[in-house]
Amino acid sequence: MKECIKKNKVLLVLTIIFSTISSISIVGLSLFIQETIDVATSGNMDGFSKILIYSMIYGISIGVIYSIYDILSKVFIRNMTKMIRSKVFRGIFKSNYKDFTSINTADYISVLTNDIKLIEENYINPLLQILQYSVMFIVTVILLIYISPIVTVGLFVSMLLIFISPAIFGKMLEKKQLALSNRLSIFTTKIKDIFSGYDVIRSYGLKSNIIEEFEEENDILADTKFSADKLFVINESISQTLGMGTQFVAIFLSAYLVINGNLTIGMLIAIVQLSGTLVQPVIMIMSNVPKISSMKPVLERVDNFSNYVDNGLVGEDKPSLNNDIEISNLSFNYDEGIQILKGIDLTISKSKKYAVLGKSGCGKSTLIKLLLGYYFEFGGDISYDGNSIKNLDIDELNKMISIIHQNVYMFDKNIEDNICLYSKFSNEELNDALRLSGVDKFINNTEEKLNYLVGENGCNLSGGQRQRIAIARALIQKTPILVLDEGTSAIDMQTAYDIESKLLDIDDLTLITITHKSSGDLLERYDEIIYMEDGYIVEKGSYNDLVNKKDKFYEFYAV
Ligand SMILES: Nc1ncnc2c1ncn2[C@@H]1O[C@H](COP(=O)(O)OP(=O)(O)OP(=O)(O)O)[C@@H](O)[C@H]1O
Repeated sequence: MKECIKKNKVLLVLTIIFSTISSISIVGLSLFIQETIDVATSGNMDGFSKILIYSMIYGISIGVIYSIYDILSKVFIRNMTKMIRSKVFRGIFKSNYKDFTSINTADYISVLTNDIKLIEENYINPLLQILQYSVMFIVTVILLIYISPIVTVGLFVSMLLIFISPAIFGKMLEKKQLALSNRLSIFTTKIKDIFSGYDVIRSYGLKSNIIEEFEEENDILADTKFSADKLFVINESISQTLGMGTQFVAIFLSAYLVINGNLTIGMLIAIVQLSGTLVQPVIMIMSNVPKISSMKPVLERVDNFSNYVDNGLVGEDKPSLNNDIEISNLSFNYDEGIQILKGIDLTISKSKKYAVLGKSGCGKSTLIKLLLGYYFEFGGDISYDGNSIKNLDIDELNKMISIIHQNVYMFDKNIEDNICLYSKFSNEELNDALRLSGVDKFINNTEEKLNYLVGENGCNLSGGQRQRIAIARALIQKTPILVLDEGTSAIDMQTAYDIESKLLDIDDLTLITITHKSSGDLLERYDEIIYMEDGYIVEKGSYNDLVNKKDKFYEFYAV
């Protein structure tokens, strides 16, 4: 936050300057009022004409200055919110895989939308108002002392009461604001979950349950917001009431001094006017201070996202695969959970083909995630060409490995964009990827071909078509390593067979396939079958060797 303010300091200074001028001008109005009334009561027609013209010029000037201040403050708010949002977003994207996935994505959405709105309403706006009203307060005090020091003292004494309210409500407001921010986050999570599960909701007839659940959450959110608003209103009402009391003191004290002949009628009117520009700033400041301090936890949350520090794998060496990936005595568990991988030893040699098989949950995908550097708290080591993964730049490593998952994410763009992903490729490269992945088989069914819009997360495509696009997306990058994590599971047997077969034909590709359904003649073409059970590699070797051995893999595969 401080950094954002620093970067906008010129704009902030300009905003403060115009805010100061407009505050002084507003307070200065009381002098014109005093002069007009004194001129009127003395019957001075000449003076009246002059003051009329000056007042008009003064009024127009105040209007212009206030508009400039208003625009500058809006530009400041725009720059600040844009910068904070950008810092949060970049911070989120700096996260390592483990940290990123440990937070619900709805929380990210909430911080980028709800929390930024809260900051605008309850931090930046009040801060600007405090600056503006502080100037107004100081100028008013100077003028009041100039007109009547006695009334000034009276006003200050009666104003002391106004400070009671924020002292009482400050902490309570802080708690309410945090509760609101948390509730907004929960609400966003809920809605995101509901919309993501739309298919399940429809097919299981859950609409009424979901509406009920939504209404419950909606009620809680509305009540939490109302509860915070209520406290703000109480705080403001108390301050306003006490402020009115102060203005009464100003009127009666000045009236008393007029009767005694110590003040003119013009001065009385000016004091009444000034008591407004004295009390109003105090009330505004007093009601804004709790708003600002109540934002402390929200600002901390935003700062935590913005200033994310990666405590995972932060090596800087550029990875390579000229020889092999060496996995030695690798063990791993998620958080405090049970051991998922138990002393894995494995060598993956450049350009060779590996098929990983094993019962569901035995740790196949976890092994791949560790190879990709997604998690860092593991036992043993993984090295690429002899360099430990702990020394490697993980972003660079990820660029070296393409992975095709069972569930493919599609951007809401056309097929070509989903394959090329922000890069340019030649027609030849694109056609090769289309052919190898089998995308060419279905794009001709539509008029738009590669321009066909896939819809939100590929909803205009079948599961198999999405997977073929994912395969084309991976192949076009020509990364030296390709991981197929059940990446053809939704494709018909023949097409899946053809794709896997074509991948096995690419000589310089290191291929790791996690599979449940590859046929024997495909498995025969892999250099090594890795069979896992309960976090261990229990058998590895060529398909024929393992089948002939008639042991664990054979039993698993025969079933
Ligand atoms: N992020 C996670 N946090 C906690 N536990 C996890 C996480 N991901 C996976 N697991 C657990 O780790 C174990 C191994 O999961 P993994 O996905 O590696 O299995 P798999 O062999 O690939 O299974 P499948 O063939 O069903 O895809 C499972 O018990 C799973 O519940």
